[in-house]
Amino acid sequence: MHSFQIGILGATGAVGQKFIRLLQEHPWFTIKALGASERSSGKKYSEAVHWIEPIELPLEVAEIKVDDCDPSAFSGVDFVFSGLDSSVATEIERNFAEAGIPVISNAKNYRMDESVPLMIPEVNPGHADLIKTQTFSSDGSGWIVTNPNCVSVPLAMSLKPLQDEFGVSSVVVTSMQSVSGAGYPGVPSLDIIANVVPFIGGEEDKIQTESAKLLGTLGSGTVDFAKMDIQATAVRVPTIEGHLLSVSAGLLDTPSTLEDVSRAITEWESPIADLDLPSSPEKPVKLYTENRFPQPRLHTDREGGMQTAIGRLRKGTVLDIGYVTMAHNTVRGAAGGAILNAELLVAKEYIK
Ligand SMILES: NC(=O)C1=CN([C@@H]2O[C@H](COP(=O)(O)OP(=O)(O)OC[C@H]3O[C@@H](n4cnc5c(N)ncnc54)[C@H](OP(=O)(O)O)[C@@H]3O)[C@@H](O)[C@H]2O)C=CC1
Ligand SMILES: N[C@@H](CC(=O)OP(=O)(O)O)C(=O)O
Repeated sequence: MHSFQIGILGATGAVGQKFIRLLQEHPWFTIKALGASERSSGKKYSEAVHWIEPIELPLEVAEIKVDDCDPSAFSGVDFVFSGLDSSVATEIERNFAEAGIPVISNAKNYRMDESVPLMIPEVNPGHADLIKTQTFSSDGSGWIVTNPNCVSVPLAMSLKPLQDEFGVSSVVVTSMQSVSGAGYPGVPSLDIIANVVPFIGGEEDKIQTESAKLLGTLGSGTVDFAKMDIQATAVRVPTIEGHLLSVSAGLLDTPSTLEDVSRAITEWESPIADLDLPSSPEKPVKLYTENRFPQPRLHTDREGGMQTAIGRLRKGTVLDIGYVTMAHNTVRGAAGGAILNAELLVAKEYIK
């Protein structure tokens, strides 16, 4: 039985709160320390946080005193999760890694760093070995692992079975991103109610580069990015949870029938299936055949928000195939993805 004491950086934010909710009754990880800005430090968590999760704030967490995000306040934890604002994550996460405290981060800052794994356990678990190339701490005890942007997650998860079976040459994707992706209080209500905003700053670049890294292969100490052209358009829509993507993909080996593509998706086996990780969905990718599925309101919470949905699979007219895909942005695309990364790193004995 594994047992680890953990800390959360950015614990008062929208993602920090999701970490707290998902870690309630986690069989391996117990919350011991919480960090946030100087606005919150010194206060009890219940006084510092504007709680937005639809469950009672857990009593044992409510009483924890929030600290500055300084490694000295986190001695004794085995590792930290980070849901830090990106304006401060670079320095704080580096300080923790340099102090010998592993950081499992949800922030974008280190995702494209050559030595940092950008990981979805079902897509590229082997990239964890990049940890060995990191030099944050002299004895290798401190390192950083990241999870991707909340759109890159369903995109890479849905492309993986296609890449394995046919190879993927090109992708055109348009995201329909829920408002929770912008955190709290997020997008002004007058911008988003009964409206659509066709721009999310910095998002398209992240989707394009992160997906190529996720689907790349680990060569000798670095990741060779997948050679596929990806064009993304990021759009904010008035849903609450769940980012839905419209995808068109060009394949290297043209499948003879659409059934071949369906089969590649439904018969795809996750490389971590046999590890039985606590947050691992039984079925990481589900293909819906009903034309009106998947929908954010109906399907984002499936398998605890950890399942990626695919639907509307059809033959393409410009590229080979078209489909939609969707994942829970603050669970699979944020805190839940980071927790699954941590579980994989326990299984691989990077955390012990
Ligand atoms: N929302 C989402 O769906 C997703 C978010 N992300 C990423 O996760 C991170 C957090 O996002 P989100 O939770 O929405 O953001 P929030 O703004 O809700 O929370 C930010 C957190 O960072 C803390 N913080 C801010 N400044 C400092 C500082 N100077 N020192 C220490 N802590 C500080 C805040 O503490 P305090 O309360 O004290 O100000 C708060 O805990 C971001 O990097 C975001 O890009 C990633 C994927 C999805
Ligand atoms: N930009 C995403 C959320 C986010 O914070 O992404 P990232 O982790 O890549 O910064 C959204 O608005 O839906």
